[in-house]
Amino acid sequence: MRPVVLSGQVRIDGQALFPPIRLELPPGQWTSLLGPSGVGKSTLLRLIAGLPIGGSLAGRVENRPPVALMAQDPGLLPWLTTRQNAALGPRLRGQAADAARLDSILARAGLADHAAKYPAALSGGQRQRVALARTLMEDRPLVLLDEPFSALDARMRLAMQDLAAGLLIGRTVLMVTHDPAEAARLSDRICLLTEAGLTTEPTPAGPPPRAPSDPGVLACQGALLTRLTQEAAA
Ligand SMILES: Nc1ncnc2c1ncn2[C@@H]1O[C@H](COP(=O)(O)OP(=O)(O)OP(=O)(O)O)[C@@H](O)[C@H]1O
Repeated sequence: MRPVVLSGQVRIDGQALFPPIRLELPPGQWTSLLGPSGVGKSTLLRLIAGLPIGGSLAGRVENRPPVALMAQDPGLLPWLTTRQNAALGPRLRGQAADAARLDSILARAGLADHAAKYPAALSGGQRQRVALARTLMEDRPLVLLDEPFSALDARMRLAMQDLAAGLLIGRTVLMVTHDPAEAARLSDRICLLTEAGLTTEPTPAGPPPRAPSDPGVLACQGALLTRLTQEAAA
């Protein structure tokens, strides 16, 4: 498998968001993308997913396989239950969902007791977990996650990170996050996007998911925070 590559420059209202970049997603690896709010991270995700953006890309996306995208907004259909929303992909394709896989993912996402509820009866964190379950049900080679754990409490966040890491082994993953600890725990590769361009940052040793208290994870988290605050001050 060849890496998915996005190269070029994004313009919105005629203004470049950042200098020309080359974002390469090594196959089967988890890449995390950090950077200040509004720099263009979600826009890159949409471009890689092949979706329209508010501006234009002077460049191209190469080697895009079938993709599953979990956007920032859970985007649940209000007239479907948790179980039906999680199985939306197969439903839209006119296929039967793998019931055993669906039950297992819902249980591991802590949603078994909420399977028959509609989105209006769920908390924000529960809705985010339904969106995660729907993405994990898709079983695609390329998985794009936009702040997938942002609405979760600390314990649930770790559990959902472990669930995603386990189910996405062997997939090519790009996760946008504002949480350096999350990036340090989960990533094979960490990229930082700023108005100055794209850089690759050091990653802790050992395979993800790493323990949150792992000294390498803590050091990486600290280094990323320093980089992010330096960039903010620049
Ligand atoms: N549909 C659109 N039309 C016009 N401008 C847009 C559109 N979508 C995004 N933008 C602008 O493009 C820039 C990048 O937005 P984007 O959502 O990619 O940033 P981000 O890095 O993901 O931010 P955050 O971390 O806050 O989610 C922002 O200035 C935003 O206002």
